[in-house]
Amino acid sequence: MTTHATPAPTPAVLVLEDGSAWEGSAYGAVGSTLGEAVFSTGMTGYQETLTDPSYAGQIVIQTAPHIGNTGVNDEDAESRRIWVAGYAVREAARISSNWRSQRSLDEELTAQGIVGIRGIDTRALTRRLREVGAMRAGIFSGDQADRPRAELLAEVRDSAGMLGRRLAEEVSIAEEHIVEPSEWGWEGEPRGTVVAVDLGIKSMTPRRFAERGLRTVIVPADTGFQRIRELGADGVFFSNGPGDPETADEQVQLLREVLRAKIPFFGICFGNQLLGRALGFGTYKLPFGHRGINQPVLDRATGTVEITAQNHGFAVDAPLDGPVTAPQEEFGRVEVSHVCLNDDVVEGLRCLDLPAFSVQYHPEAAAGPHDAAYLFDRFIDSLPAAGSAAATAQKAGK
Ligand SMILES: NC(=O)CC[C@H](N)C(=O)O
Repeated sequence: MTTHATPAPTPAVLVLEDGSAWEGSAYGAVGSTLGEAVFSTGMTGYQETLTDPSYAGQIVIQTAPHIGNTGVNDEDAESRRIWVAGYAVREAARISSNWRSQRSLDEELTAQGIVGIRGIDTRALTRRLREVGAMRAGIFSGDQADRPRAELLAEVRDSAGMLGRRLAEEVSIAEEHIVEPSEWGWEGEPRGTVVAVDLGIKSMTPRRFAERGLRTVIVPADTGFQRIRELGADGVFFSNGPGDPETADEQVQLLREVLRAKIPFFGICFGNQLLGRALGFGTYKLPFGHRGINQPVLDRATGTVEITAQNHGFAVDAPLDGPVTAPQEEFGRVEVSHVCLNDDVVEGLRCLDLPAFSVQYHPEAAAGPHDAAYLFDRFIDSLPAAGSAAATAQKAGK
């Protein structure tokens, strides 16, 4: 157990674009930051949330009232850094107590320059976001908190909203990177290669492929179809990612080429929105989005309810009563495979004439329940090469 001396509180204020101001103390780095205020209802998994690239450009408000209790370690990060634009909590733990903890969350936020605020009424703030919808916000601490409120509000109102924001390229890797199945305990020959287009990928996703024997080549967001061919993709995956899916035109074109070539496709979250767009559907912004690890989703094929991890502010506009012919008719029929039980938002798409499907939620489950892990098996079953390799492995008695 590590105890940390309580620093004298430094004043901080969170200002919402509706003019409300929420006073608390600085948490993490001292300074100022701007972003879209969103709330997450995850009771655990703050380290995974902070390092999920899909949160780039957002100030995350945790509804769980105690944050930081188990500290931070070097194993649970979902990417190379913290991506949230800012962080707001009710009570920040003064003590990190966990056998895996290597440092406190406060120290980590400070080291990574993340401006946060603690000691605000996150319940009231969340209720306001639910009523008004996601809003632009700023956190100002130290000297910044002393500036006239009208000036802070003007800065918030001048900042960019999430609508029309293009962020995937900013979080994507610059160089290709391979994750081998042997890194995650797979003992046989790889069952195939999946090319994963990194729009903000979480590290648990290639691990889920690796655990099932798939080799993952993670490629930058601006990769072209020719390169995917060269890499010998048995399947293509589009990851989760930040920003407005309406801005990702190049990736939509790339996905259309993948679909035309009939390469098996699987998409998660942003990847689901891009499959929707490739098929000719629109996307739209939800009032305040779905973020947390306790969101109920119906699998319409089986009637099974899954409790899922989610983090999205946009959704696909596709008809629930399907199957229908895709607006891009060349791709044949498609159906909404999954829906959110809270509000009927589209949570999954399945092509009936192509080997392509996607979900709006997070089956990689980091953090979150593992109910939807079957989707990784479904993808692998759709790869012709993997199917035959699996049969060979079975014959060999593995
Ligand atoms: N996690 C994600 O992939 C989020 C997708 C998109 N940026 C949204 O907010 O809806």
